Amino acid sequence: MRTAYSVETVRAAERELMARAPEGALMQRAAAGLAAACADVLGRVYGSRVVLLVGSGDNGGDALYAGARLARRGAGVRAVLLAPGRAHAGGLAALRRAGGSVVAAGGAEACVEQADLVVDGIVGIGGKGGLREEAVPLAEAARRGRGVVVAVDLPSGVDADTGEARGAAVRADVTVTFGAYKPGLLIDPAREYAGVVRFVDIGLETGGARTPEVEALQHADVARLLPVPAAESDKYRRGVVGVAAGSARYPGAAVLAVGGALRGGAGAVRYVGPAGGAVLARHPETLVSERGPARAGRVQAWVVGPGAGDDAATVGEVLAADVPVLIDADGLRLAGVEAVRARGARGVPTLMTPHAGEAAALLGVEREEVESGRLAAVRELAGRYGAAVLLKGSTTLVAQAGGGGAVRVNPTGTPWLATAGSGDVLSGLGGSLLAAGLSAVDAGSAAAYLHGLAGRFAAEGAPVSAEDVAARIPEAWRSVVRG
Ligand SMILES: NC(=O)C1=CN([C@@H]2O[C@H](COP(=O)(O)OP(=O)(O)OC[C@H]3O[C@@H](n4cnc5c(N)ncnc54)[C@H](OP(=O)(O)O)[C@@H]3O)[C@@H](O)[C@H]2O)[C@@H](O)CC1
Ligand SMILES: [K+]
Repeated sequence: MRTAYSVETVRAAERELMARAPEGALMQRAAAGLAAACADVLGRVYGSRVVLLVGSGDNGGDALYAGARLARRGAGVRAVLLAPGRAHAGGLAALRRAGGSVVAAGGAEACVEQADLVVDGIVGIGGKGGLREEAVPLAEAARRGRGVVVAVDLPSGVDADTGEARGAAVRADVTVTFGAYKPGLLIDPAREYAGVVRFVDIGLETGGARTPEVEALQHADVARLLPVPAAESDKYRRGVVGVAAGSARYPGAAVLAVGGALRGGAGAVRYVGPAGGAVLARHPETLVSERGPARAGRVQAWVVGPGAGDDAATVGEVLAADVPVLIDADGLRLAGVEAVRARGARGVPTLMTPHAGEAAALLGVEREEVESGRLAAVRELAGRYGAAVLLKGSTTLVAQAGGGGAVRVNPTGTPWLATAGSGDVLSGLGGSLLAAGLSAVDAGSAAAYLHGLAGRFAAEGAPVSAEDVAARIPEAWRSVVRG
């Protein structure tokens, strides 16, 4: 599990460690790790041109000490001080002793553009808001320039805690982060600014009683969650997932949701709805029922909503059932807050799976607001509905019912997954995992992980269809289980 902690938690852990460690030790550990990462990126340090963008805080201090280390190895290092009177004094002295120099911020763009390496030490976890005016031309020069951009701790201008990037921010190729991941390094839009994230251990203790703000499952975590059929399992013991989806107008949504469900580990898939013919033609193993959800026969979980149009009665019937339910697409619009909350009060899990537009409609805000503040939006929805919520996107988030605790972020997504019907496949897959007995958060995050991986396998740099993604789920599953 990869965990990310809020700035407040990182600061608390930092204070604890500082009380025990020798003065300045943490910054030296950070600078050593940063310099090593920069050397890796450069390949050859001797003779390289390095420019440091240095702000007023310790983030700039890290950059200056790392710059001193590179200068001692023969790099030509120049520091651009954005707040000349307030740059880290010890770091600046170390850089000068090592032969580095200082250039004025005004007119430093050309120097930034020509550097082999630009180190962004403008601001770190002490930052508020986007880049300030004086830093913007330098960030732009770094982006235009020929060199690699390495951000110190996080790209300057993004919000460490929320993943928001409301103003201008540095676009890094690599971010070297210290002590703990910050949520902004894992959640879009900020994550996109971070590039490849490298972690440097400085001895910070974040485990124990400290709750991560965000956590990302890795292969081994997902492998532990996936159901394994026992020798005596029959199809009913492995769980039956019901899919109430599709309409005369949108039969395809039903076909795709059933396709996802068939590959999610449930023993059987029961389909109810007007698209039975289309479902059977594509997936003859489906148990198709002519009756509504309440009379279709036993299931261990329901998926409701993909392509459902305005069929509120079916959604109502499914929500009344005392088994886990995954609500997607049209179902989200048709499921009343009270009906969903009542399920929570009865102790039955519900997982809602909106994309940003659907989440915005449910929250009564603009889509952009959800997209720019994804963490807050997913927590808010999970709080309002008392249900687990999976917010789809390039960094899919899963919040537990109520919205508290650590939010899961999915690390396997690919932009190619933003294709018609891909969400229907995900809903079927998630429902199948619910039927197999996973909790709502585990089913949602394992489904997102497998779906993202399947999308990557299917895409390999080219566009994919939702069917392609569904077809590669078994390969994703094998890859996870085999590690
Ligand atoms: N955690 C750890 O264990 C360790 C942490 N370490 C390092 O320390 C970093 C945190 O250092 P920090 O606390 O000095 O804050 P930091 O981010 O440098 O900026 C502070 C100053 O910037 C300013 N400012 C604010 N917003 C701004 C903006 N948008 N654009 C421009 N400037 C802005 C604001 O000053 P103001 O001008 O508002 O008075 C504020 O005082 C951390 O990220 C890591 O790199 C490591 O050394 C090892 C151990
Ligand atoms: K930075």
